[in-house]
Amino acid sequence: MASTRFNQPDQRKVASSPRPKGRDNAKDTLCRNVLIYGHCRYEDQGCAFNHDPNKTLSLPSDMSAKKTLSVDSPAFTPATLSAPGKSSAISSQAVNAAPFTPRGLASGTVTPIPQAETEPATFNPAQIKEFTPQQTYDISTNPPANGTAPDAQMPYDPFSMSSVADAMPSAPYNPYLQADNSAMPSNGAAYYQAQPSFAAPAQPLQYHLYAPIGPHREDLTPYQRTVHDFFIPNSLREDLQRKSEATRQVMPNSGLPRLEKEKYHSLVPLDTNNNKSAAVFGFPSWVYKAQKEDGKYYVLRRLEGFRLSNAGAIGRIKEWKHIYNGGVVSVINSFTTQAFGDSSLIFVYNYHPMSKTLAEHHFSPTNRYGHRAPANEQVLWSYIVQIASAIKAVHGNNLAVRCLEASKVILTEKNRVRLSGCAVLDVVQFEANRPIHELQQEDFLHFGRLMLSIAANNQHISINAKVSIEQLLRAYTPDFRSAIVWLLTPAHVPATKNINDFLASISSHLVSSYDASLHANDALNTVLAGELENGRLFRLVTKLGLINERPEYDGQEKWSEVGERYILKLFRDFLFHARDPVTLRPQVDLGYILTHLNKLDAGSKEEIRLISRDEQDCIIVTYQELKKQIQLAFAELSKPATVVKGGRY
Ligand SMILES: Nc1ncnc2c1ncn2[C@@H]1O[C@H](COP(=O)(O)OP(=O)(O)OP(=O)(O)O)[C@@H](O)[C@H]1O
Repeated sequence: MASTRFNQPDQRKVASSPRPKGRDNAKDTLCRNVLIYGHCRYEDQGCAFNHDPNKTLSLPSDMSAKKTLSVDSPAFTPATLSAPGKSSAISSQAVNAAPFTPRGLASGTVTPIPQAETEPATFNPAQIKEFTPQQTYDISTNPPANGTAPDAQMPYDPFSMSSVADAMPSAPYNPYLQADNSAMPSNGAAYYQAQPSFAAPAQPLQYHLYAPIGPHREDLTPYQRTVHDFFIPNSLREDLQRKSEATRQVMPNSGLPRLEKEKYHSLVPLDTNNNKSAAVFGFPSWVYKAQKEDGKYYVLRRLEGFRLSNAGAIGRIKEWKHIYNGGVVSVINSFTTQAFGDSSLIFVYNYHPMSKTLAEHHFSPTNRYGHRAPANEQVLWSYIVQIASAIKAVHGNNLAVRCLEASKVILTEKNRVRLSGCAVLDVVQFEANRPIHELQQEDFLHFGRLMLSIAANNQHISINAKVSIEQLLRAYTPDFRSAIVWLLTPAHVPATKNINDFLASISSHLVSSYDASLHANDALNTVLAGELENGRLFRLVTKLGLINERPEYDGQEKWSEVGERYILKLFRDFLFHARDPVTLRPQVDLGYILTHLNKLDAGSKEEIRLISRDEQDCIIVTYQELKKQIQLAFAELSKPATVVKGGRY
């Protein structure tokens, strides 16, 4: 079995010793390292200076040359502290020792140690550094004294944290310090100043990991983590897929026209019943999903048999276009058309796939006795908050909703309601020209009746003296009852009711509703973060798929199997064709595949062993090298075609 090792360069360089520059008497000059530290680490590595202090220094006889710096050492008694007139214990020869200039350092960057000319040197060991050749720093033997890293360019390997952790600066990277260098810790100042650009993070972000972002359930033990944790929850996925399917649904033989002038086509009816009542708008209405030529989907509400007598009526749409609220289905446009074989008025709205009206949701029988359980009060509060917010937006624009009916409020997601059918009555009843404040006061009444009908589980509820609201709502809290009573009680003219007063009175429910929506947002963000990782791995698998098993490329018969691409073929087998070592069954563990793909995407320096199918080749390679090969092979595939004789490559 042939074993190959990819990219195993030994990064370490052999430590070199300082060389005296142009000094013939180097051998007679005591090495400054010996003088300061008592020994020189480069003595056996070619340091040309003298390492025997007895040769040059008149040291006391009991002082060993190997003895390290101590307070008793006369060599290290600061001269400034010595009594005037007393001579230094260090010989003048030692003071004149040649200064060490590290090889390779630019002269401008080194502070030269001043040579003593006439006066005895003021010797301060703290000012003099031991000579250290560049790029030979050994972290194990030379721990950084001031918390600085020896080599700021040292690559960071997220998969070998233990070995690299030691090499990281003792002051950890703090992203909050990026903007403000003045906040840097003083002990690490030298290290940070040495960085070419502090704007760049000190270490690569670990993009390859599934970061557990978002709210977590603490009651799950580790073994309960499943493959599903990596993907979008089934219920949400199904919901989104159904919506996507509904959006793309077409009805080839529906017989519905194409609105050439307005550029709408592929109409699909959304009405679930054929009994068209004119109760709400005064005209039978139909709802269709349609696609515009811009590729987007809209809803067309058609009022059958409507004749526009006042051209200004459609102009009311303009004001509705300004309403931008989460509780209102946006009004896009309005026009008349003869395309349906009659004179129809069309309103265009945003399309919310798979919606249901509140009437469909709350008043269609569900159990086998034809009954439906009464609505939960929390759900009703959620509706109240959303509809009140929508009304505030509408009233704030000097408009009125006018059609707050259970069949004209749609549920677009769980407990998420929007007012549909806005603007219709403004156009249809344009000539009635009713005062806006009157219509707004009616909105409160319609709102109250809508909530009461859902709470009492009766779509056609009528309020009469015989049955009080208190009785109807006895299953609900006093808070809820008083909110409904407030909405249903007409204001005594000239006093008027105001949506802001209503919102103030339900403030505690606004807060709960807001909190619930924050939680929902957090949950969706968590899902989104997971999908981000999946998208990344999908791109990687796509590249592998494009390279592996490609029969021919660029005139090469087995392009995908020769050269460096051979290891990609072996990696594909390692990833997808692995077998359980005991049972020899195929390894179908998604966790295994995700782990290796993530390491590959991160370009980890961890090594893996790839074995060919015939077991004749065994290659030890890092994920980093594999990643490089994928990038190279993919770049080769993506290069522009070159035209050759008789064909095109
Ligand atoms: N903007 C919209 N996006 C998606 N679907 C919508 C939209 N507006 C209405 N719908 C859907 O269209 C269908 C028909 O709506 P419509 O308002 O006609 O209700 P309806 O129950 O048929 O009322 P009516 O009896 O008054 O016609 C409903 O299922 C509703 O959910």
